[in-house]
Amino acid sequence: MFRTLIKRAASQPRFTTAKAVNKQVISKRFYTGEAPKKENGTPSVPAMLAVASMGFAAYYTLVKSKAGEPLPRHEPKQTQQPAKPIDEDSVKEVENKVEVSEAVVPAFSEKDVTVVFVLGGPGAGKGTQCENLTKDYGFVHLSAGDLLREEQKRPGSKYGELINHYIREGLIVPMEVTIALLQQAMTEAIAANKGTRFLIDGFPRKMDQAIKFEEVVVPSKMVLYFECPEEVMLKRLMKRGESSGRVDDNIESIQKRFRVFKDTSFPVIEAFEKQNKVQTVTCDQSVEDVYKNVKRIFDTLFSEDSQ
Ligand SMILES: Nc1ncnc2c1ncn2[C@@H]1O[C@H](COP(=O)(O)OP(=O)(O)OP(=O)(O)O)[C@@H](O)[C@H]1O
Ligand SMILES: O=c1ccn([C@@H]2O[C@H](COP(=O)(O)O)[C@@H](O)[C@H]2O)c(=O)[nH]1
Repeated sequence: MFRTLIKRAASQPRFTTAKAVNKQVISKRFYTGEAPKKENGTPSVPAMLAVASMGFAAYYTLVKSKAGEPLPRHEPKQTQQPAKPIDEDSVKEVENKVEVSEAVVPAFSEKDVTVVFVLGGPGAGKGTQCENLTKDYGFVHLSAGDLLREEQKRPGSKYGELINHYIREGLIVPMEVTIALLQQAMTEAIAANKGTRFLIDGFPRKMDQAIKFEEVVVPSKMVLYFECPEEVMLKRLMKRGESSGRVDDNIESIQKRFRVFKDTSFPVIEAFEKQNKVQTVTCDQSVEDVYKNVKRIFDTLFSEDSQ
């Protein structure tokens, strides 16, 4: 069944936001995000339903696995039932509420918890820059890809095979799995007093993930977008593939990841751009030079005075 979801290898695009169009002088090629094209390989409706139900089951199980842990909840203004362990019915209730657009209370308040989404193409340098930011600004770095890889390797994980397949094919794992892993990691970090400011690296990669995360976990404060020419990213990933051991650092998987980024993930950045939430940094420079630009943004937005 998974084979029906495999998409074809992409041509070699470059991605940019509206704000970054001014930087064409240094650009070799650029894209504005187009609506994703329908392909012959488009999954069938039964396949999509099967994946959606797998995703729901994954979310339920992962949420259930942490039900015993304390979950910091944002107290809503209106009267609310006291927090109770999540069971299947309450998860379904939340799903139904989302469907009919009723108010859903996020797990955390944006007053208490700061989330910065760190986005950019594969190999743009997101992880590298997040490590720097963690040291200098006390953010907790959560890479969605790392969390998925850990879950994939976890002995006894029900989702190991599923995650491995999606990663190898450069496809996006059903959002319920990823959101549950992120929420769990945030909850654990807060409980361990690691901090309440999070860099969520490599997520959201799809519009429905962005909407769902902000509804059920916490609204984001800003998006840090690492803009990078595709040929630069390709070179970096091929080099990283010499030692990373990652199943997707090979030319076939990289091409698929580029395609998914262009068709599915880049429109998410454009949507956040419309909300004036995106700060763009050009990555085709040394790690140090990229970081200088990142620091300028963080010094303005996250210095002690601006808290
Ligand atoms: N500015 C840079 N100049 C040269 N090499 C870089 C730069 N930034 C990162 N790299 C290298 O490129 C590779 C990819 O970087 P990194 O893992 O940070 O990217 P990423 O965006 O997190 O990738 P992915 O989304 O695939 O996880 C790494 O080997 C890293 O050391
Ligand atoms: O939100 C996410 C994040 C990642 N994935 C899958 O993981 C790989 C690798 O991600 P990196 O950010 O490059 O580490 C990605 O290609 C997806 O297959 C995901 O499904 N959802």
